[in-house]
Amino acid sequence: MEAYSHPSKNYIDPRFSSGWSETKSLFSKKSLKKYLMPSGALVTSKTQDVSNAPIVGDDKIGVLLLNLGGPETLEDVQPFLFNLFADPDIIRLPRLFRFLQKPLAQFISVLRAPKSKEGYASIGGGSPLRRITDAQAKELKKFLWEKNVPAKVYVGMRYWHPFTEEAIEQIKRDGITKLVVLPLYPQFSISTSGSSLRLLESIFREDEYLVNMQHTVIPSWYQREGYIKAMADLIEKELRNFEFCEQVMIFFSAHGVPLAYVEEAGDPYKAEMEECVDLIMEELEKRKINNAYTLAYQSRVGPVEWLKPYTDETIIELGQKGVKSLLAVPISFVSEHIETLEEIDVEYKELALKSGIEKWGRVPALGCEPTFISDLADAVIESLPYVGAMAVSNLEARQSLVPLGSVEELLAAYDSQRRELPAPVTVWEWGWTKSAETWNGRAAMLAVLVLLVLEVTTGEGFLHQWGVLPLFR
Ligand SMILES: C=CC1=C(C)c2cc3[nH]c(cc4nc(cc5[nH]c(cc1n2)c(C)c5CCC(=O)O)C(CCC(=O)O)=C4C)c(C)c3C=C
Ligand SMILES: [Fe+2]
Ligand SMILES: [Fe+2]
Repeated sequence: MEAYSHPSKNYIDPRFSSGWSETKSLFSKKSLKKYLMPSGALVTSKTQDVSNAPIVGDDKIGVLLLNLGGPETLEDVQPFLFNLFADPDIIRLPRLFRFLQKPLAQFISVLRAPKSKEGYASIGGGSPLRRITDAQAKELKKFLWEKNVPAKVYVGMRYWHPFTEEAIEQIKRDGITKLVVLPLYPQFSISTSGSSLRLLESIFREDEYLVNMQHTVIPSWYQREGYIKAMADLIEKELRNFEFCEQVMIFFSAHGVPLAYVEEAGDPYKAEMEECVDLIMEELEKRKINNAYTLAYQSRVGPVEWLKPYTDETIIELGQKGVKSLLAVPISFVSEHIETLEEIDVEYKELALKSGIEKWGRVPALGCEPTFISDLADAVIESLPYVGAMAVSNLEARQSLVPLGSVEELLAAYDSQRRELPAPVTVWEWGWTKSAETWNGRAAMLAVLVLLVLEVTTGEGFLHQWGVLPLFR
């Protein structure tokens, strides 16, 4: 497997950044302003007819927060799940069977809905994600204005309201001229930020206004000092609730992804997660906190292998080894959601207590912690598109947000080493050639439909074998 060369120390990954989406010729000398960048770099903008959006010089600054979205009521659960499973970055079908993506999503979402509904019912009848993300957007806006960047902040969810498309429409209506795209996931994964960016790319590609808007994407930000400090603050605070705080095992529980994402598709998620944990522990050590710690991956579904070690198995092992106090730290996500409120607080806590762990604690998600949001504001300011060596032509900008095309092409473009390979990478090819697809397409379609019917009636078949169906019960 080729290593994914994600330059995680950089805030702006040039592969995600358009720099400028306007040519220099669009700028009059008069509109050049010294502006924002700590380096004193010049920022220019095209004079526009401004209406209600904040203005810096001639610019209207926007920040687009990308997040997953969650069902707000129990009625929303099944259609929310449909949107999730219809995403090829979540359920990856062989190329030949892509036409089944939506029927399969419908099928799986209906199967999964009762279990999911139970979970959402137990946390108050819906996901708190929209409310918390809106509050984060409001706070971010406040910090940006305090730091003299009068920006508008938008929320674009991947699978539920307010959808990314709605946010983009508002951005256009507001006449935003500079946009910073900020996924609310600290670490990059194909299944989260990658999926949202791929959607955004397809929206940008189709739209003349957006092609001409300057934008920068911050692909991941787990390494930022403010985020690390904010996480360390929360851990330090929770540790104090234990009687013998130095004996507490700090248990980082990250959301899992299927192992193949990392090992075959080059997802940088695991590497970023491990580095993130190291950075938090280094920060704690500076504060003379030297507790034992471990990292495990939660929320695995189905028989396919996900990133290991698994949270549930690790909890049992720790209990067997005689660990008595555990502090769970959710680390993939900055809001409370079903997997913190239900999976960690109820299921894993119960498992821990059964496994011999006597004292249990959980660090809250960051939410609107001022150190954290203030740092996000700094990240935005540092990432604002500005004039400089990054100037690119409109043509280049069309390809710049995320690489265009299918998942394979996207991943191939993420991985520079893979692009250099002489032959196309076959990892996700599943052994079908283009001509075979053409010749066998109709026959295969028929066969698949027959198999699908058999699968449903017998409870066994190819979807179970791929680990697709049993996941969602
Ligand atoms: C089956 C594939 C899934 C992958 C891969 C996955 C990755 C992933 N997810 C999050 C964060 C969230 N996931 C949420 C909901 C959710 N995710 C999946 C499946 C996968 N996630 C399902 C089926 C659901 C629906 C809930 C359920 O039925 O269990 C949410 C929203 C939670 C809420 O409160 O609404 C979040 C957040 C991350 C960070 C991640 C990979 C890194
Ligand atoms: Fe998820
Ligand atoms: Fe999940």
